[in-house]
Amino acid sequence: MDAFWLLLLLLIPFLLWTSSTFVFYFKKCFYVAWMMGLAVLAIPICILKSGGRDIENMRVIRSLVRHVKYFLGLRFEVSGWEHLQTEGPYVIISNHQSSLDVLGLMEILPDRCTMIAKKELVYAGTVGIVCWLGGIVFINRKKTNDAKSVMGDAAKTMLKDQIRLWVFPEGTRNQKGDLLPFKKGAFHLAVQAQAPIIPIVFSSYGNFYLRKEKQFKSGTITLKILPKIETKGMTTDDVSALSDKSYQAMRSVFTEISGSACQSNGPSGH
Ligand SMILES: CCCCCC/C=C\CCCCCCCCCC(=O)SCCNC(=O)CCNC(=O)[C@H](O)C(C)(C)COP(=O)(O)OP(=O)(O)OC[C@H]1O[C@@H](n2cnc3c(N)ncnc32)[C@H](O)[C@@H]1OP(=O)(O)O
Ligand SMILES: CCCCCCCC/C=C\CCCCCCCC(=O)OC[C@@H](O)COP(=O)(O)O
Repeated sequence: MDAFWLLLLLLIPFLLWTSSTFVFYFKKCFYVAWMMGLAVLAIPICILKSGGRDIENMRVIRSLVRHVKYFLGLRFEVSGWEHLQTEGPYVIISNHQSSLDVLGLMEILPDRCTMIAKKELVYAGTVGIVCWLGGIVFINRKKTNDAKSVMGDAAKTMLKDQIRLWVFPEGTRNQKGDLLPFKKGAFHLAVQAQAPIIPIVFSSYGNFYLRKEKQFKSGTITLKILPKIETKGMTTDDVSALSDKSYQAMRSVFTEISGSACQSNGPSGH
């Protein structure tokens, strides 16, 4: 009888560990807690290094975040590195599936590059403080005119301070197995700064991260960096065509690198 209870006791953690729902919640909670903890570490380092909000803090954040993938059983396969070897300012656009995108973003983040994010992110505890210290540009998505004016200022800052900006042109997280239609802000930004656009595509997370089914398995994410799209000489009139061209290029690559995971994930953004 004693041996039975002992066996049962040993079996419980094993069963918990192998239960995919448990793994799903455990990995998610771990991710949030670990990032919050890393942010506690990052805050004083950033302040001591740069004295406050500074894009150079992204180097600190990048080096602190890069190991997190190992804990979650994720691997990245990156191609097209050569397309990031571009001098001066540019606008990176990529698809946005989940907060896990931060891991891929930090895997390839070039120097002097920060992001455009929704303003709510600044309230995300220690992570929010780190985002502010890293120079992230916050926009209010509910107030288009405010967002446009913030992005107009960002175009000037890009040129003045020689920085790069990473924008998620879908404007929200999306895991529907396809790209959402693009918002126009990223393209106005690039045209206003007369800076090239570098599209980057993350393959679908649908083969390892299924929110509805509560599954978070190990997996490999393909990141494909596409050739830059020049905007020199373009005006506001060219924005729609530029957006369409970028969308078509990214969508076909998304389908190509996602394989069967593409379209297999139900309509649940996270
Ligand atoms: C070490 C510790 C660990 C710490 C943890 C990690 C810490 C840090 C890591 C960093 C992590 C950062 C990750 C950040 C992720 C955050 C991602 C997000 O928040 S996604 C959501 C926010 N982003 C966006 O919304 C960007 C894309 N959106 C847009 O660009 C939109 O266009 C807009 C918000 C500017 C406007 O929205 P909306 O009105 O809905 O959109 P449109 O239909 O596109 O535009 C309406 C018309 O306005 C014209 N327009 C748009 N922009 C401009 C402009 N800049 N100038 C002039 N005109 C503009 C547009 O053309 C439309 O007019 P039309 O006549 O129809 O063409
Ligand atoms: C005290 C408040 C606590 C808030 C807890 C949030 C903590 C998040 C912790 C760890 C994750 C680290 C990565 C943070 C970056 C997440 C960026 C992100 O994915 O934002 C969502 C935004 O793109 C789109 O949002 P919507 O789906 O349009 O809405």
